[in-house]
Amino acid sequence: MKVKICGIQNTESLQAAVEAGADFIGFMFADSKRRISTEKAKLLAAYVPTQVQKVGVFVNPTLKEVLDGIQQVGLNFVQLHGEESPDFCREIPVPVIKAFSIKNSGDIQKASQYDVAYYLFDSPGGKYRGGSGMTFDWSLLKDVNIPREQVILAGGLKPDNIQAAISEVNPAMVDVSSGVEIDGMKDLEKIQIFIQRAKKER
Ligand SMILES: O=C(O)c1ccccc1N[C@@H]1O[C@H](COP(=O)(O)O)[C@@H](O)[C@H]1O
Repeated sequence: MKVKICGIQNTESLQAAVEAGADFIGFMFADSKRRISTEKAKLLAAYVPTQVQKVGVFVNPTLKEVLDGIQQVGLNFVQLHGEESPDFCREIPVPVIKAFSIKNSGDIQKASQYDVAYYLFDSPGGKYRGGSGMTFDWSLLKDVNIPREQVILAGGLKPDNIQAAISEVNPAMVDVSSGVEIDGMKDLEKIQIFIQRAKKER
């Protein structure tokens, strides 16, 4: 099971994620309480070992913003949480993770219009376009027509529900932000427990 820890803002949480075995780490460039500047992401990126993939998370960015992130931070993946089109995704020169907000089964069908590296299924956003800490009805994913090797489950995952989530959905990767935080700050112990439980499951 691959694990992505998203919304990394400092070296302590980055180190905790890497040491606990995170496969992907995410930097928020979109409007979010976890947003960091390109300069800050560049500084943090210097501490990321090569086997850990650096993901830049955006919402309806311009192509220039994405290309700047790739060039300056050395992003390995770009994660898109807005209404980015299939054509826009094809223009991005690194593998794309396209996020889909799942309210009903129709939302899942939208994924088949895209040809991307990973399909991330998330809850409908709250104030922002993700990172709400809310789960959605995982049973909606039972009819998903995407190879499981390309499925990422996100939205409200936490140490207490990660094992149930994996056994119901069987994704290739799980992605978490809020569920490993206390009072809006990444909690090093929660990161460790989350990764340990996710990796034990499969
Ligand atoms: O984390 C954010 O603040 C955020 C803001 C805008 C778009 C995406 C965001 N994060 C992504 O949202 C999901 C779920 O997060 P959570 O675990 O429910 O907090 C995840 O993919 C984050 O990468």
